[in-house]
Amino acid sequence: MKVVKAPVTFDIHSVMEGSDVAVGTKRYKDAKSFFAKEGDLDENTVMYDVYSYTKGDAKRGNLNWGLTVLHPLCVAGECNMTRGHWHEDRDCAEFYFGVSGKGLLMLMDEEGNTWAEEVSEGSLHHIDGHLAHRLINTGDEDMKVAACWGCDAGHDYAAVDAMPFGYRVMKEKGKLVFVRGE
Ligand SMILES: O=P(O)(O)OC[C@H]1O[C@](O)(CO)[C@@H](O)[C@@H]1O
Repeated sequence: MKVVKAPVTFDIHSVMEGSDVAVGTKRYKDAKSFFAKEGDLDENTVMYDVYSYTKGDAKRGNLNWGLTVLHPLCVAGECNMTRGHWHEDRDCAEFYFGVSGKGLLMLMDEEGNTWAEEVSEGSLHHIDGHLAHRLINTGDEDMKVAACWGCDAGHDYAAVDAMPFGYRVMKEKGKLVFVRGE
């Protein structure tokens, strides 16, 4: 039997590596529109990186594996977060797995009801396809979250623009404050 090395590695103390791994970087200039207020970060500050690994076409049955690394930053007091989205195909669910750091997985149903699950090392989260989802780093170190989702799920950002998440997560004097509304 032939035994070969795995094409991709994921050292939980580092990131995913391998020739098939793609990386997308979100900088402050591309992220500021989804925070409540403008902050004083340099436009090129890296807010988060998304590593992803997939095989085959974006068709039903194929899977993506991803790793999001959200840096411990605040924008005018608001904790750093991903843009957040529904899946274009609401029948596609997703798993998140807390790797390190701590934060929240904010979830919103199609009526706008918003709540959150605590994310920390070892936490496993099933995200129903009918829920919008956003990661928020509430800690003082990088928050790393692995994810697995269908290649054909797609990202629906327009629906979140039309109906934003019901809360914002702020840090005031080191304490978390949940602010209702946009
Ligand atoms: O595009 P957004 O909403 O910033 O989200 C990035 C997120 O998308 C995913 O790639 C897939 O849902 C996650 O791994 C990651 O946290």
